[in-house]
Amino acid sequence: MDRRNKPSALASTPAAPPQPTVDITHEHSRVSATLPTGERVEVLLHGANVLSWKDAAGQEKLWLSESAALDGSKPVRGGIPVVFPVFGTAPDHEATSKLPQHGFARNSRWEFLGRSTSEGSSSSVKLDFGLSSENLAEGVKALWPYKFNLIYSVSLDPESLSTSLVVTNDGDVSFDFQTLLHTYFKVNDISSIEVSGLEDSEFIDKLASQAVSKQSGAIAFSGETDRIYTPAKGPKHPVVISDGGKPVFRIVRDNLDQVVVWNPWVDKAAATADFTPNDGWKNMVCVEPGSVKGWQKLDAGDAFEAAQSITLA
Ligand SMILES: O=P(O)(O)OC[C@H]1O[C@@H](O)[C@H](O)[C@@H](O)[C@@H]1O
Repeated sequence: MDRRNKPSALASTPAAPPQPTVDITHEHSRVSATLPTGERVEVLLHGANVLSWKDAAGQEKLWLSESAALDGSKPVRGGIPVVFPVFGTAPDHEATSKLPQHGFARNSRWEFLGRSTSEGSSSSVKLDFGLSSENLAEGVKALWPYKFNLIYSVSLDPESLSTSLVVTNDGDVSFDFQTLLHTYFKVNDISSIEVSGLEDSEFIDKLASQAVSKQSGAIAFSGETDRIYTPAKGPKHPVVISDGGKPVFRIVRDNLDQVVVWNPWVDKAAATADFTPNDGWKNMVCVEPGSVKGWQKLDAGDAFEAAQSITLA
């Protein structure tokens, strides 16, 4: 058949929208994605820890310690560590009692499963990471012998960063877990930071023998702060971080019923080996959506899904 005079199918097809550029740098065990509009996210395979989130102007939104270990030797101090399957330690909860502080997910090497862009849009990207009992280090498996699968997705668009976790029980017995997205926000000056959206919420004060109190007004910082809030308002009611009265981040939660608010202040920061610079506590605040009060029980074959979405205000 003579095709010479046929219009070319390619020539008549409108040009495909430009795809986000995604650089994968295996040498450094990191995955990064840059949108055509300039926003960028970088994730370390160790812990599937988000290390960096920059806006189009190149401004960093997350705090990362200058001495954070990025070689897999310990959990990353900063960015967004993923806490699973225990928050803190749980000496009284037999199944998780042997696990290190904040569990093993932040200290395990995850697999990069790939990226997807939403259909018809070139302005967002989703990076998926996986960790399962199959690829846990033997020593860790022995401490928590359940069959599980985790899929952690990091989604970036020009206005927001979202991270979501799906936990699946792949075994024959149920297990209990806690989880938390331990986000370290970068701020100009902690003394002018306020966290609102948790008014009238009950909180457990980890620095006052777990005393339970109720928050009145916005949270301001004038010393070490380590509290577990159970928000009085629903998950779609944002928790807002304001700097000098100006909102900078809005956080909404999906299926995460607590919010931990943490700043180590002078002494705790000084006592934390990988916390650099020493006065770095002035430039960070952790606002950490999680499910950490009591336990999520996951029956064999069941799945649990949860997420946080952070919008630049
Ligand atoms: O030093 P880690 O294990 O990273 O934990 C940091 C902080 O994480 C917070 O989530 C906890 O509420 C604090 O109690 C803890 O100090």
